[in-house]
Amino acid sequence: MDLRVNLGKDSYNIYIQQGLLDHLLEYLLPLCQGKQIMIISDDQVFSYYGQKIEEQLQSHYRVGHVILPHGEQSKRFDILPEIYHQLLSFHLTRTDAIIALGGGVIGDLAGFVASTFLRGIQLIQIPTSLLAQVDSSVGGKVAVDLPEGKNLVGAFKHPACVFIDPLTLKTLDQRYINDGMGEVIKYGCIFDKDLFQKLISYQSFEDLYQDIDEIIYRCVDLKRIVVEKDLLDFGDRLALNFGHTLGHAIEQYYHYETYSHGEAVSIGMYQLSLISEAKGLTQKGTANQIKKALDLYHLPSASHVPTQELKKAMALDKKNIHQKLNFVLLKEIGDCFIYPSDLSFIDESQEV
Ligand SMILES: NC(=O)c1ccc[n+]([C@@H]2O[C@H](COP(=O)([O-])OP(=O)(O)OC[C@H]3O[C@@H](n4cnc5c(N)ncnc54)[C@H](O)[C@@H]3O)[C@@H](O)[C@H]2O)c1
Ligand SMILES: O=C(O)C(=O)C[C@@H](O)[C@H](O)[C@H](O)COP(=O)(O)O
Ligand SMILES: [Zn+2]
Repeated sequence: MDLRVNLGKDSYNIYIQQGLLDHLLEYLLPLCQGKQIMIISDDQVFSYYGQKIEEQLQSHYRVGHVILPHGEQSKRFDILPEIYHQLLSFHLTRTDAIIALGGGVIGDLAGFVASTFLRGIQLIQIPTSLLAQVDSSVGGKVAVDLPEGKNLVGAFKHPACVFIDPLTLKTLDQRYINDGMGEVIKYGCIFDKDLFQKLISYQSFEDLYQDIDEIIYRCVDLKRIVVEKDLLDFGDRLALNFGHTLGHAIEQYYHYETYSHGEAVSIGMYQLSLISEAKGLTQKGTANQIKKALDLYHLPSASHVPTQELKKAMALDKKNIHQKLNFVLLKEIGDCFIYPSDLSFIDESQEV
């Protein structure tokens, strides 16, 4: 199953295929015309897939790797100099390429490195977590976190290609399957009621796996459509941030250690929908439907943080323009809208 993201000279293909990692070279050779490739990965992912990929590439390229500790702590701004240092020691040049091999943390971080190193070098995304396959590897947002907030330093860097091999999900921990389902549920909530209904109809994870290629394809295609319309995130694309205003603030509040991204977004989607239902902006019963889906995938719906503790981080949200935060709300499942409001939209006496 292939898709093409149409962005003029920045257009790229997305390949979704079980077993794709076993024959990457045939796709890479016409794309990567330089002599060297640097793989950026984390220790866990590299231990599963690093050797397989390096061995293929070594027949045509000089190959190096930068391996980081797994987890969100590696997506830190202050980790960057050490990575640039390793790229320079390897003598990576502007005609070479970086491969981001891993989950969303590696995709965002390696993408940011590729957008800045020598003013930008070619980037290939090989997402290995469900979250990265359904969301983060596509659309070109790359970033690192600051102590003050998530993704506050970043860029738009389009990959030359995205290679999605759903077989990699076989080695992914159940917690991160659930985490990725947080973003899948998001796509159902904002754009696709049928997808949402399907997600709550699965009787087991085995059933879900039967359809996983199709689910990945659907999410990526929905993302492609909004990214093509509103690449720079001032209009339709804002919808992809449903649940993220609260979610990012919760991640930051816990120093990026307690909740994974998909878990924090899950809390954000449910809590925000409760608030907007109470204000009559969202059809009654919507938050309950979201909770049903979250429960099914063992995702949290509350973090018990007082909202006043979250407001500092929320004020730094990138959707905040002239003191108006563009909240993404649901009319009902499958239908969303942007609601400009200041932070008083969220009552200070509340916990989320
Ligand atoms: N750029 C975007 O559009 C976008 C979209 C959504 C999320 N994100 C970002 O993505 C990040 C979260 O990504 P994530 O949930 O993938 O986290 P992650 O990259 O930390 O991966 C989760 C865990 O799974 C492990 N892992 C990944 N693939 C594996 C595999 N195939 N087998 C075994 N282990 C594997 C990793 O080592 C890690 O421990 C957050 O920083 C979030 O902000 C970005
Ligand atoms: O691609 C987008 O646009 C998204 O909003 C996708 C989100 O799932 C993702 O978490 C993104 O990184 C959030 O973007 P940010 O602009 O709020 O940092
Ligand atoms: Zn997200």
